[in-house]
Amino acid sequence: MNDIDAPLREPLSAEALEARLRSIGEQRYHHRHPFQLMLQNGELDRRQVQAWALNRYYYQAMIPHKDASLIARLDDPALRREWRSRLVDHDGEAEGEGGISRWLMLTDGLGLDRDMVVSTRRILPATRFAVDAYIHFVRERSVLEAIASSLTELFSPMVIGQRVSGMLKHYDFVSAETLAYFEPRLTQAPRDADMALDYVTRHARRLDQQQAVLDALIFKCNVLWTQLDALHHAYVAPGHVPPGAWSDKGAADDR
Ligand SMILES: O=C(O)c1cc(C(=O)O)c2c(n1)C(=O)C(=O)c1cc(C(=O)O)[nH]c1-2
Repeated sequence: MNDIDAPLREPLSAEALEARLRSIGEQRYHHRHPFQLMLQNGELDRRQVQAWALNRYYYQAMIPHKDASLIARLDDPALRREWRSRLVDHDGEAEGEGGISRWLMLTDGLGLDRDMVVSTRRILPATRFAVDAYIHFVRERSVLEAIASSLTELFSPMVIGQRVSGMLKHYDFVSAETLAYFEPRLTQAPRDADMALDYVTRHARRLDQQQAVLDALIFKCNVLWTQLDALHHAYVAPGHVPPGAWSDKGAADDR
C-alpha cells in the first residue's frame, strides 16, 4: 500500500497536512495521465483533441453549479464573498465573458458545432458520471470536504503550462487565441487554491477531519483521472466509442 493510502494514526501539524496533500497531487493528479501526456506531446490527432475539448466542456459548464451549491451552504459572508469570484471567473459579468465562453472559443476553433457542444448530449457517459459525482460530493459532504475537493487546483498551473506550450508547439489546429481559456487560470487557480488550503489547514485539526480532507483530494484526483481514462478508451485504444457518443460511426451528427 502506498503512503498516501495508509490511514492517519495521529493528527498532523498544518505543515504536515499540507505536505501530505501535495504528495497526493504529485502521485494522483492528472498531469501523469497517459492521455494528458499524449495531448501535450503532440501525439493526438485533431479528432482526439476535439473529443477532449468536447468532453471537458461538461466539466467547465458544471463548475459554477458546484460553486453555487457550496456558496449556498456557507454561513460566513466573508467566505461567500471570496468564493463568489469563482462564479464570475466562469460565467463572466456579461454575455460573451468568462471561462465558459472562452472554452467555447476553443471548441469553435476546433470546428465543433456550438449547439452540439452546449447540448452536452454527445459526451462520453463516463465524463458525465465523473463530473456529476463531483457535483454530488460537494452538495452532500461537509463544507470542509467540499472545499478540500477543490484543492486539485494547487496543481493545475503546472499542468496547464505544459499543456498550452505543448499544444502550441505541436498542433497547427490550435492557436494562442483558441487556447485563451487557460491564461487567466494561471492567476485564478493559485488565488483559489491558496484560499482553500488556508481554510482546510485552519479547520481540519482532528484526525477524522484530516483524514476526510485527504480522502476528498484523492476522490477529486480520481474524478479528473477517470475523465481521461474514458477519453483514452474511446478515442485512443482500443477505440471503443460508446453508442451515441460523439464520433460514434452509427450516429448522425459528427461535427
Ligand atoms: O486544466 C486543468 O487541468 C484544470 C484542472 C482543474 C482541477 O484541478 O480541478 C481545474 C481546471 N483546470 C479549471 O480550469 C477550473 O476552472 C477548475 C475549477 C476547479 C474546481 O475544482 O473548482 N478545478 C479546476
